[in-house]
Amino acid sequence: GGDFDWTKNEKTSFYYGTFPTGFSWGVGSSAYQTEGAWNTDGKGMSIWDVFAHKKGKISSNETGDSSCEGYYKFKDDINLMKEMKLSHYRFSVSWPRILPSGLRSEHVNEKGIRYYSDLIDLLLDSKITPVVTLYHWDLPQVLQEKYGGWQNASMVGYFNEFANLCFERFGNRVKLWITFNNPWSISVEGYETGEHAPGLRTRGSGAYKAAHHIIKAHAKVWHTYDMKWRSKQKGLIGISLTADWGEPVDVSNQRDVEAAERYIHFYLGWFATPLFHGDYPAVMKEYIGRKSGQQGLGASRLPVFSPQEKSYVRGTVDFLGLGHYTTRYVTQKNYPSGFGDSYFADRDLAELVDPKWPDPGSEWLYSVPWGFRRLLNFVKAQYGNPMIYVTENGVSEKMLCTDLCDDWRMQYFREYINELLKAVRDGVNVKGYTAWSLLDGFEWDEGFSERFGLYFVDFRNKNKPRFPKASVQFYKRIISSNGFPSQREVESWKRKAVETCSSSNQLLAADPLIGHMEMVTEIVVPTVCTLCILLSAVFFMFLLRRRL
Ligand SMILES: CCCCCCCCCCCCC/C=C/[C@@H](O)[C@H](CO[C@@H]1O[C@H](CO)[C@@H](O)[C@H](O)[C@H]1O)NC(=O)CCCCCCCCCCCCCCCCC
Repeated sequence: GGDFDWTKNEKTSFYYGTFPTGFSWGVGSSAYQTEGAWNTDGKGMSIWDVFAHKKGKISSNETGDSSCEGYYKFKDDINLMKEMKLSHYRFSVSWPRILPSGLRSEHVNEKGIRYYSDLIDLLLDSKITPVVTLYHWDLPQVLQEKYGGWQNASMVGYFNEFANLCFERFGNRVKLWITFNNPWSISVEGYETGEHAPGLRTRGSGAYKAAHHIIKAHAKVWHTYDMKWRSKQKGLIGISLTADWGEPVDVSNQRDVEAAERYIHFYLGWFATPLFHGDYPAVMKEYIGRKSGQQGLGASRLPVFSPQEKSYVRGTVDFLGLGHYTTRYVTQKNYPSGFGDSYFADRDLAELVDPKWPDPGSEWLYSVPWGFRRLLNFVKAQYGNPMIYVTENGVSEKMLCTDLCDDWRMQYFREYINELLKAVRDGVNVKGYTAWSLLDGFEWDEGFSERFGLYFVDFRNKNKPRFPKASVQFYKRIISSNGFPSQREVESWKRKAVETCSSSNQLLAADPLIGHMEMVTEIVVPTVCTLCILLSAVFFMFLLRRRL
């Protein structure tokens, strides 16, 4: 971990203070999760359109076909952002919406281009900076069928063509570009566990291959921008890497410290180390190489960068986008070579959680604010204090939870953003923060069963109305104060936010469908959210059994 100090385990109290002037506050979304309009105006199919339509892949067999109807409602959504006084909005471009077959040479869908162009124009008119992700998981299906998607090196060139088209059409107005969102999930969930599109289970090798092509594709796009567009457009190109923090179970035990370091290198370092230092983390090369040998393979399952490739990928991040949600305790655990090929077994570690950590929504997401500051300081130490934008941070509740007074989210934001402030005071070079997400959306394999939005979306109503949760007011106050000015003020925020959410709750309850839902659950348990917690416990046990 560079000069990262593993023993400096600060879990200090709340810090009152503000962020540097000009700190950027935003919210995020992605195309497949919110746009809907899956087969409208000439859009081609993406791997998520096809995957979600296969029975048994998504919770309750839901799809993102209409989702929040963001394609039609972007003007309303920008009004919500204006009210929050946001400085930036992070969204993604659906590749098949503008290139239906994936290839520029075949057909450019001008209606798709127009949609993003209008969205960008309206954001700029509203003084909101667009932060554009080029790939948030929705590969054109044709490229999956013809070439095997990210398993195939040809994706590097196709992605570059798509990115180049985006620079050509939008680059006069967009100055912050993110090539890939969370390549860890693309690789591991798409090609190792198969829980995400394209749903492949090529254990122990497919994820490494996909990641290798993604890293090269990112670097190629960075070079394209650098050579062709930068001098005219003066923008920046980054990548958004999501990583949990890994804390040693016992910091005085060297094996635990090394296991935690491996956890982070197999998560963040897998992508960040090549892009900052030109090669995979030494520990990945060592562990995967050794295990591949023990499995009788002639070469490591981890691909190798040639010397030319190393210098080509090194230094290709103008800023690092960092997504962060949660933390694990980590300890050493040996997986015998007979266990079989597996990304998870390659790491030789076990993940643990503290049952006292709050866990309001998604099974994998525990609220552990201090891990955020430690991750940020690790990045500073390991990668030479790069410019960072936090591109995702947030928490969910279960679908059935219709309580708009989302105390758990206000608590999460209050504490995580405070840890971010402490990291900025530690000297970590963070320029902006993006709350995930603006709206409840399609949560990938979980369908609509988990809600990450600041705004509640009533998915049962075909107009998909949005209702503010209390956290909208709370986040708004953090933004207008640029942090946490004083104890007296901050302590009043939650109370004030809760005052407004009771009236939103009444509006929502007036919706006949939601009103009915609340009545039913209230007969069974005292409050809707108690049911949510019980359901999540049952679901968690089911998942654990399924995984064992
Ligand atoms: C041989 C040993 C086997 C060990 C197996 C361990 C398996 C662990 C699997 C851990 C999965 C963690 C997945 C987390 C992913 C997130 O980092 C990722 C973040 O991306 C962003 O997420 C937003 C919110 O979801 C999303 O809206 C946004 O678009 C996206 O950019 N999120 C995802 O990829 C979304 C899907 C996650 C679904 C994961 C379901 C796995 C459920 C397993 C839960 C059990 C874990 C309990 C931990 C207990 C540890 C002791």
